[in-house]
Amino acid sequence: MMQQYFGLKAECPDALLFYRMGDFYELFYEDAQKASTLLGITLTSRGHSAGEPIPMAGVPVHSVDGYLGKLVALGEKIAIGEQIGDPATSKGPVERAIVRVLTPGTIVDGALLDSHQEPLLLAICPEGPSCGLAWLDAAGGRLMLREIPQTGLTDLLARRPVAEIILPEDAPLKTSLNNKHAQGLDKTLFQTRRSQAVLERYFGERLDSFGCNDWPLALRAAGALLHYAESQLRGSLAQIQHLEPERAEDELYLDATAYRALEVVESLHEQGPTLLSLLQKTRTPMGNRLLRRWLLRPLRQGPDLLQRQQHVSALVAGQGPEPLQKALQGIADAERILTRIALRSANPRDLAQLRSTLQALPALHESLQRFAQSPLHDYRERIGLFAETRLLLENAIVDQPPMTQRDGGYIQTGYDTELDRLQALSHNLQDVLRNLEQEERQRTGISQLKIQYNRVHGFYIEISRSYQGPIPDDYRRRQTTKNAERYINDALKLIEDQALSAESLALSRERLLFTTLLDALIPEVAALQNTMTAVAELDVLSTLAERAISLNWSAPQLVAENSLHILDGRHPVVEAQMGSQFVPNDLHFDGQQRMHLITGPNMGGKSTYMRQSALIVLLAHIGSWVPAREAIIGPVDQIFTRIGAADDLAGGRSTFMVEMSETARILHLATARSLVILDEIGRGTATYDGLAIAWATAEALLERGAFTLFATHYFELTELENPKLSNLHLDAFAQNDQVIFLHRVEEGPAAQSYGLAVASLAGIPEKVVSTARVRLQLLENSSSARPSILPNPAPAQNPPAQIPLFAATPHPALELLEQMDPNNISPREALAVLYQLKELL
Ligand SMILES: Nc1ncnc2c1ncn2[C@@H]1O[C@H](COP(=O)(O)OP(=O)(O)OP(=O)(O)O)[C@@H](O)[C@H]1O
Repeated sequence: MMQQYFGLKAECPDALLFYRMGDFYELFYEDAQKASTLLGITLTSRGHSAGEPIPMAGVPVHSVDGYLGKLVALGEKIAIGEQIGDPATSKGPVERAIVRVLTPGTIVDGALLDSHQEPLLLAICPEGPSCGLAWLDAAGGRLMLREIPQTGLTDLLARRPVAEIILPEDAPLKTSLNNKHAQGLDKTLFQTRRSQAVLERYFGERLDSFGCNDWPLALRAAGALLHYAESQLRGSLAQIQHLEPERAEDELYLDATAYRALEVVESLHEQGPTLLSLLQKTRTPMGNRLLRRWLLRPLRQGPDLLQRQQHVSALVAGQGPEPLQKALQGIADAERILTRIALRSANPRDLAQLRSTLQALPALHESLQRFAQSPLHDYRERIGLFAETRLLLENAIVDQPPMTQRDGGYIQTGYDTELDRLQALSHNLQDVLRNLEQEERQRTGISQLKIQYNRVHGFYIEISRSYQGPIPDDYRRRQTTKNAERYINDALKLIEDQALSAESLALSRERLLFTTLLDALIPEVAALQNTMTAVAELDVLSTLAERAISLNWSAPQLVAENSLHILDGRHPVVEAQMGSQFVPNDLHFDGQQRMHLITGPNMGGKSTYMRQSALIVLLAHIGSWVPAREAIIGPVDQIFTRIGAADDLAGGRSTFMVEMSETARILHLATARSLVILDEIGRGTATYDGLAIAWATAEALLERGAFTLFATHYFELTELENPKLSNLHLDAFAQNDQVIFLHRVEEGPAAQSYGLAVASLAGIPEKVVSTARVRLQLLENSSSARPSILPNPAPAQNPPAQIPLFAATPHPALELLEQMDPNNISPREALAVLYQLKELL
């Protein structure tokens, strides 16, 4: 047996080998040690080798999925070694083979995947300064291609994390990638000839129709990817029907930093709300995943985006999207079920879910009827009804089939006469046994006698211990229990043999019927997949329509001029939390107006205002309506953000370093069509360095012409003069030592900073705040001595850099001085006042 084990292990040395032993999967040697640590299962031993015990850990077959899921989530590769020979005819150990290898990037099993997860396998084919990329979503049946400069790889990986990466073993990139999921493969797999052969096998003539012939590196990556995935899944990836090239010029680009800062799919705080969580009202798992994909790959202006927007508008009109959403309700995760059907790994419950999905399609068709006048009506053509397939599944599969085929019971009675006959034989068994029981009781006179059956011991005649009389001669003891003896005799043995053979015949008959059923479904997979793609799109479109209505959004106008006008814009996520108290604000950019410098108190709403502008633009580019009274949006190519300070200690970069690299990226990449959001740049270093950097950055962006929102606490910047720049501020006022934030965006620079008031609001001890107040006054008094970095010296009429709220309130020492009258004071009192003044200072 160990020889056989080592043979299998040699086939996949880098995987944990789950070796089937009866009702268990067992792992040996290092695999056992590793699994025991990772899964928290007992490490024991089985047998000896060279006098040493062989370390072993095992898990029961019936609960293997939970363990596999855990290991795959930890990034482990697992090989399943199953018994494939017949134990009855085998000499020595039953023949075993590796039936599949599970890797984090190729999982398709329903039990191992959360419906919202979309693990990706990425193949990279680098050459010169470029690299070709191919991503596989094995469970969803999608293969995406792209070619990019190698320098863009890190950002792309941050934007779209992957579960597994393959690349040629000799690629220097492997080291620089420093990714624990990356593994080098035989470089010849990535050669044009080999990968071309794989692609032709999959797509034949159709290969030319996908529009990626100008991407030789991406095609090479795709060929290697399919080859690798086939070897893991031990079969052809019949679920892959086409290649999806992702053209950079079609998409609105946001880098990973922008996605994080804008909290699009992940919150900066654990469990915090995101744009995705606000939108997540989809009815199907497929729609849910597609919505996420749309958010992560917004489109630039063009026919596809326009069409999405028209669809959403059509759904908002009239009765709204509710009837359609209701019709989507019964639809299961059919996309993934179809993959399992294509790979022949579907289980009976998968087919029942496909059946209920097909049963829901006529109602969906019906609910599209009312859109006869709109382009949405095309979805009626894209969604097939598959009446025959539905009928087949209705006839073949029982209402509530078990998850696995192991114990049978999933094929409907009446579907196959031979199966019915075999099942009748085992079902009639109850009657046969009852009759035999009666006969035996009469024959032996033992009234307590019972005939029963269990899985382990088979059939038996049970006689309770309370019976003390003689046992018939033909009874042979089978088992002793606490309260009874169990026997068998020839008559019962005959029934057992017949029953067991009928049962096992019925089981194999069911298995055969199931396989035939899969055979009949496989040719339908491609058409069904197309239908499910359309269903997922409808789900997202109707969700966007529902959100537009419920959240009172409006349709953005996409225009060709380079401009951006937002009237009464709101931050969708902040508004959802605070409701009607949210103060809407306008934003205007056009040919003339390219940059707004935003000043105002801390907590005034600067970040919120800037983020909402970016989110509105992003939403418009997935086809959604937007949280504004009106929005007119010209072509945008990229959105950049430099918001907040985040250390990258693990990456060895300080707060300031992160801030500067992000700013550098923006300065390299932003164009006149980009939207740039800069929140307090330069803040992380010495005041004048920071101010100088902020100043130069603002000038560079003005020159570039990018639409820029630039929030700053450097009031000096408001003196920057440029016809393309205007100053905005967020308003606040002071009342009884309290700051009241109005959250309203006004023209011109802010007059006051209120920094100390906010510090006090935040709970900085009053003593510290009053020390700060005095220090501030000293600074301001000496501010005339500050070195000017401005090209022209600051004109005298400009306000001082910081006018604190409490500058108006005199210092307590001054108050005391004011109250005392020197003409009316004794020398002794004067001395006391002097001490008091000293104390107050
Ligand atoms: N338009 C608005 N209407 C209502 N409340 C708002 C609005 N904008 C912001 N707020 C509230 O004010 C808080 C602070 O806003 P924000 O973080 O945008 O301020 P800020 O000016 O960027 O502050 P800082 O300079 O300290 O970073 C938000 O958490 C939100 O609760």
